[in-house]
Amino acid sequence: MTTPTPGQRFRDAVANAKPLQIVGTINAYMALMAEQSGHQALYLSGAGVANASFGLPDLGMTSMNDVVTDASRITAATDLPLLVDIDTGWGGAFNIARTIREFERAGVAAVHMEDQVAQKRCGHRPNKAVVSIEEMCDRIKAAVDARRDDNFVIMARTDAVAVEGLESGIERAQAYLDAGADMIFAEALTELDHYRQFRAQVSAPILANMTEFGKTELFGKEELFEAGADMVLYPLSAFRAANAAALKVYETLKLDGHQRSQLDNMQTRTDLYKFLGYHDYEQKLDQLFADSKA
Ligand SMILES: C[C@](O)(C(=O)O)[C@H](CC(=O)O)C(=O)O
Ligand SMILES: [Mg+2]
Repeated sequence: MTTPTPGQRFRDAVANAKPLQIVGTINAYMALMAEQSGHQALYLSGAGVANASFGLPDLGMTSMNDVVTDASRITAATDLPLLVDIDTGWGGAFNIARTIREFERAGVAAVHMEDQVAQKRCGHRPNKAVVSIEEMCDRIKAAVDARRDDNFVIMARTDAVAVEGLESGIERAQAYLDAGADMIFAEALTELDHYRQFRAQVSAPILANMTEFGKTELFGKEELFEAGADMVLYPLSAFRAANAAALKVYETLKLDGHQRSQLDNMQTRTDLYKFLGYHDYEQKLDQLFADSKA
């Protein structure tokens, strides 16, 4: 039996979980924690790479190489299928083809590419602009044509609902599927019923983005599944929580001159090591060099 490719594993996870929760992991260590908490699929956020790795806003300032580097660190640390945010694909047809090959080579399972203009914005901010349906379909064709594994997932994200309305978003989703996309990311919907309408008119798996402090209410996974979402994304939830905890530590150190009040909010050394399998590594080292010590 051949081992399933990352893309196949992502497709299987979507088919088996009802719905599949896809959790954001800003780095390899977070991926280990998510995996060992029982999650079945991981996400690398474009905003996350910009914010966490570069201290930049999510405004299309990071490059393909920046994101593929962070993605490959995660795929090296875990076997879970990884969905990666490739923004607008970083250029024209040949750039997009290169993007797909690089992410496939990095062991990524799925990518989502959006229909915003190259000067993109966060999906939940005002003043977004989208390219024409035709231009987005060309992006998708270039991506699909470039993949080596037919199971590598090309997910089309439409930002059009916030710009042109629900009907346009659904029409675009249909066109993107006709152009070869495998799944649809319906961005920044404001009503649960909008997922129902996507579901009724779009015959492919649909992703709902439960990013916090955005345009979409934080619906539960059951109600989203009932409304027709096959995947639920939590792109930056753990990152936001970790940031708030870290800020508290910096402020406390400055104010109190010690961190004792913050210990309860910290992961212990024991827990840190647990997710790393630290002791297994240590034992291996002891075994390897037992002879030289004797
Ligand atoms: C999903 C997203 O594209 C991301 O980069 O994580 C963002 C999330 C966010 O900014 O909250 C988006 O929805 O545009
Ligand atoms: Mg993004």
